[in-house]
Amino acid sequence: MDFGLAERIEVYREFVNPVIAEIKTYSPIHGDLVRNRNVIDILRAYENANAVGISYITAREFKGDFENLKLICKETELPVLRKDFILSKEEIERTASAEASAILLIARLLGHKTAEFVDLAHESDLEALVEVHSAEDIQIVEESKAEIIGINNRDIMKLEKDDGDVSVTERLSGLISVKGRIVVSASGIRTLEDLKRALKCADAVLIGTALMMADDPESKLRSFVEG
Ligand SMILES: O=C(O)c1ccccc1NCC(=O)[C@H](O)[C@H](O)COP(=O)(O)O
Repeated sequence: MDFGLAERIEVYREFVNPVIAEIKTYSPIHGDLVRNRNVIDILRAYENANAVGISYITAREFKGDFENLKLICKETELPVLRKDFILSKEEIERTASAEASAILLIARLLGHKTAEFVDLAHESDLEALVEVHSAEDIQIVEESKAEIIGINNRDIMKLEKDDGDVSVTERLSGLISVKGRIVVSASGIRTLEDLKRALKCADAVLIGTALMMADDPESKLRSFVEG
């Protein structure tokens, strides 16, 4: 792989709508999202539709499987983001050993340790996507060297029992004062209209459920990327 996630987003956004496509096993609201499909077939659909990167959730609350993360990383040239509730240096190293490109770090969970965890990720050659959901989180991420700021439109502590609304991205993106960070709007993006609203104030979007629930994930993703 030549480029990392941040760099690919920078390049893609000149030409198409940059979408990080998530291979999501389970939704606390919708249940099983894989429906007996092969995750590599889903990966190929996302590659064919020009995803800017791939996201995979390993967290057990979302029925993730670390072996699938390893398989996805082995099978694709696209940058892969691991999403989980990371609380230790060991989990950062484990993510790097799976050959992921980027790791999710959650400002609200890590608090004042966020900057240290970003540095640990960089020492393991991982890009850090630090997730924010409030003005306090933005202060925390701005004190770190995270190259990517992920605005979660849902409150992750509610484990997707809330709907998620792009208005969160609209509100929080205006509070980011440091320059040179890539901003990703994540969660609750269901329609092209949601995506277009998000991309007015973010550089990329991350979509899971809407793609996984589609009968044809490749054409669904293409409709977002080219819309
Ligand atoms: O975002 C988090 O903090 C998180 C951490 C660990 C597991 C899952 C987490 N969030 C859920 C997601 O990542 C969503 O699946 C993703 O943003 C896509 O959202 P949607 O398009 O609404 O499925």
